[in-house]
Amino acid sequence: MIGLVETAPAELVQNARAALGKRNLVLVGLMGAGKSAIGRLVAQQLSVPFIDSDHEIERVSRMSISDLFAAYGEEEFRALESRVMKRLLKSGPRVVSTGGGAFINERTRRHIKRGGLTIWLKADLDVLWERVSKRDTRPLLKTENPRQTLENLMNARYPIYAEADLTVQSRDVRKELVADEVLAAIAATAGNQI
Ligand SMILES: Nc1ncnc2c1ncn2[C@@H]1O[C@H](COP(=O)(O)OP(=O)(O)O)[C@@H](O)[C@H]1O
Ligand SMILES: O=C(O)C1=C[C@@H](OP(=O)(O)O)[C@@H](O)[C@H](O)C1
Ligand SMILES: [Mg+2]
Repeated sequence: MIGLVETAPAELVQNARAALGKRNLVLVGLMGAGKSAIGRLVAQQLSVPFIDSDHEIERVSRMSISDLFAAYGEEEFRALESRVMKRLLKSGPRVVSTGGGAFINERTRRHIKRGGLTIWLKADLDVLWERVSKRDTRPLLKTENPRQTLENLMNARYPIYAEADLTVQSRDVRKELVADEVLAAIAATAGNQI
């Protein structure tokens, strides 16, 4: 089956698509949780546009996230992220994967909560560390002890990610399985207020 995109059961996709309606789906969570990877898969399954806010920030600024942090600092990055997020969430349905700090910033969190159904991809430290340690594209982890930094971020941020409408556990299983669980979580909102 190598090279083929695995498709979720048609009924699951239909139910999730109907439950989403015109809303955006916004993925939040810590670095390495799989927001970018799972968001892309979910958008493919739902046949709605996929946008990764970090990619959009890189496109409009013509700079990498690392270069933006280095040149302007985190505060400026957060201001840009907030503006981009507000614009991206103006119309739906879309799947929007955010950068890990977006939902933590109060102003950006307001845009996100207004702009769509939020889902927290939650993962434990070992899973996150295994994934993020393979790449050096994340400026916040350029510290003396990046694993400890990640753990500190977990402690500070998890209570805020918990404000998301839905939570799905991201773990060491096939991405398609986690994507199906996201679809099931969306489908389960049918008829709810969220
Ligand atoms: N089951 C899985 N779910 C999500 N990501 C996974 C999984 N297995 C491996 N990965 C990989 O983990 C890495 C980090 O994921 P990414 O989507 O960039 O996370 P985030 O956007 O939340 O920082 C990617 O290279 C992704 O392909
Ligand atoms: O957690 C954070 O504050 C950040 C997460 C990154 O995105 P990912 O969560 O997609 O890695 C990126 O936006 C930037 O490096 C800051
Ligand atoms: Mg990402």
